[in-house]
Amino acid sequence: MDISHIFNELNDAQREAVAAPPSPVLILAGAGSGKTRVLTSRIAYLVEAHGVSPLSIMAVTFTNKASREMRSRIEDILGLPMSGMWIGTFHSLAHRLLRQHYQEANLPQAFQILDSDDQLRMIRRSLKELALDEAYWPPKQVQWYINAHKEEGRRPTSVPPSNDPQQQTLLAVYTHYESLCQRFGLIDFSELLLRAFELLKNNEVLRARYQDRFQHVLVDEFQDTNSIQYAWLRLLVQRSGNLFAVGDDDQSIYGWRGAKVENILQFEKDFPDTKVVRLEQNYRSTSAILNAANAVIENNDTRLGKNLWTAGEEGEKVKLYTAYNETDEAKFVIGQIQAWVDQGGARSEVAILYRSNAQSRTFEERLLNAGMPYRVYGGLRFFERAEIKDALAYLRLCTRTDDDPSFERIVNTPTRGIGNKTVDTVREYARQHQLSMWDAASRLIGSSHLTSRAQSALATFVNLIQEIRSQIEDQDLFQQIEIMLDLSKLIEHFKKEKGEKGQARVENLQELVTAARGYEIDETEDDLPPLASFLAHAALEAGDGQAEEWEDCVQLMSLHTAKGLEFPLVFLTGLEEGLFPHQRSLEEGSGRLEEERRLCYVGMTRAMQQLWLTYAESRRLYGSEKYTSPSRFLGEIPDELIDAVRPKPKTSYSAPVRAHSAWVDDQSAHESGVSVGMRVGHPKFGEGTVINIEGHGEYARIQINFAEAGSKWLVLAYANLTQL
Ligand SMILES: Nc1ncnc2c1ncn2[C@@H]1O[C@H](COP(=O)(O)OP(=O)(O)OP(=O)(O)O)[C@@H](O)[C@H]1O
Ligand SMILES: [Mg+2]
Repeated sequence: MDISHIFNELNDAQREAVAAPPSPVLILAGAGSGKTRVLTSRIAYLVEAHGVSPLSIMAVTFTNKASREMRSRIEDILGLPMSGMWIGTFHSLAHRLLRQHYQEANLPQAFQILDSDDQLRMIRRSLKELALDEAYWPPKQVQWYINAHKEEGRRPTSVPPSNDPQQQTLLAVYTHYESLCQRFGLIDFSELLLRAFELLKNNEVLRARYQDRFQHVLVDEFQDTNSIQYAWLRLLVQRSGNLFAVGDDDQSIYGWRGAKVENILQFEKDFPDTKVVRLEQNYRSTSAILNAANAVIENNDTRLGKNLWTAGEEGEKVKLYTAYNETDEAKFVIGQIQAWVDQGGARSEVAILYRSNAQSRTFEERLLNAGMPYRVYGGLRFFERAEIKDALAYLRLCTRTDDDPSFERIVNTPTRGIGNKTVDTVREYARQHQLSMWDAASRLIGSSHLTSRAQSALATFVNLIQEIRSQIEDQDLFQQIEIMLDLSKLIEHFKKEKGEKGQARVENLQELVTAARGYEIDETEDDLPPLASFLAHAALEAGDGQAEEWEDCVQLMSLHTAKGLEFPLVFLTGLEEGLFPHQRSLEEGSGRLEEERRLCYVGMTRAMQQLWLTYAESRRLYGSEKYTSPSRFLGEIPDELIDAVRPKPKTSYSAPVRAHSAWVDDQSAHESGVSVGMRVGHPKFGEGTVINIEGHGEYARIQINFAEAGSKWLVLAYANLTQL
């Protein structure tokens, strides 16, 4: 078979990777070097050249958007529909597995997914039931605690025991939360991954079946996998060994969410016969952009190190605009976009990137004023909007009456005279009798626990849900949604809301019907009833942009969302100390700061032809106005690489003072041979003394006081130290 069309568009190193014989393959390469292209071509190659069935391939992408793009690219290359192939995010693939094996996973068939908001609600409820005060036990911190354990694969029973009363309480909340979720068939995002992992780990038959089935597992953005994701991949490829991973340590930006860049180093240990391929040619950016990005990332100490060059043109210098404030910044950016469009550029070629979602508002206002269409990725996405969640809660309660979070959400929306007190009574009754709130409500109607007014209001609600259930039976999906919107009077309710907001909500609800129509036609992959399948899709899709029809819009998104994407014209905005790098990272020490720098590198390397950096001398954000100082990242770009519209501001910042950790891990000192007080030499920083060690083994972080370069934190595995 002629496969030249696959190879024509690849360079030698890329070809080598694409055509590697079946074995573990690790592609380690910088931004824009064609990693994603290689991964896609590899799939096409396996199918065409080796006759591998698309059904025995699994590909993991980082966002749903990326997985749709990959699917269509593969379909283009092969000219075949690839619907049976498992391409998706870790979450969507885990979900698919759990749907198919819900019994083995000990879940009810119509289990529901809790998004982050719903999860917080369940945590609040757990705290309440354990009589813990939210003021002392902030739900967000509890959420962080629970998710962090799940990401490490730890159930409450496997959390190491502690004498610390605080830890004991947190563990008790985790235990309680878990039992509530299990009782009601609810699973949060981390649970999806953990349960899918446990399913394969504990069930030998299923494990063997999937190990046989997936002869090839490919994963993009490998640097951002967490422990449980990596463990899951390892299980899947235990027999075949054919794990094909592509990644870039310089783009690891989810450490705060448990991702482990160390997985890259671990890979070669877990798979000793790994073929490692490095790609060094960047095809995305001009050399001006690439040089500036390289200058920034060079300031990180914890790097595997790699070369990146481009044969592309020099291009225009990176440009810098120093704005007076955030409005001026937005005005300037929109002016530049207008000029781009006037010269024949498309709006969709332009991206405005920011560190915090809250920054998008000012840009949005200006874009609206200028009548320029735009789309915001991230932030409050379609399926996360309040009115959409209300509608989905109706549908969820109709499919599963013991979905308590949905019950609570809509029991009095639109208002029907059910006050907090009544809801408290229902919740309490449910807790005492181990019932769902729905069952509790049904029993409380006609009992003396509630006033007769409350009883009749509850009865109205219960009857309404039953009415919707009976009417939507055997209807098409979009009709089910229309019927629900009609009977629940949700549209009527939001119509009463004044102004544009109410109007927008009504439009969004109508859009839900449209989404359902599209869904029926496109997605017929799983065996679920369409409504249940649609609800799962809604929960998973909330994570990133929607598959709306293409329109020529300016793209607005956070730096995290921009990963893997590219745009001819990029504005990297808000380059101010405390905003970017983010304040938290300045307080938490060098590891977090390096992650911010990687984020800056990710942002800069999204640009193909032109990169604008902007900085505002004063900024109003989160309700207060502040005078700012320019981001240190600006200072890291040599002057000769920058073309400043106004003179480049001086970056003067003092390096954060780091508290010495009192906890010195003697064991790690022992394992690695490095100990506090030892004199060492470093190829770049010269001679110094080890003054602190954190962590274990070769991934330990060590602080060294260098005679010339001052104090630095380094990761042992990369530091290349010699003992003096
Ligand atoms: N051999 C090649 N010839 C021409 N263009 C290429 C080649 N390889 C990749 N490209 C193009 O370079 C750009 C970057 O490729 P790709 O997105 O695959 O890089 P990446 O390494 O995945 O980047 P990132 O690290 O940002 O995810 C794309 O536009 C791609 O089509
Ligand atoms: Mg990529």
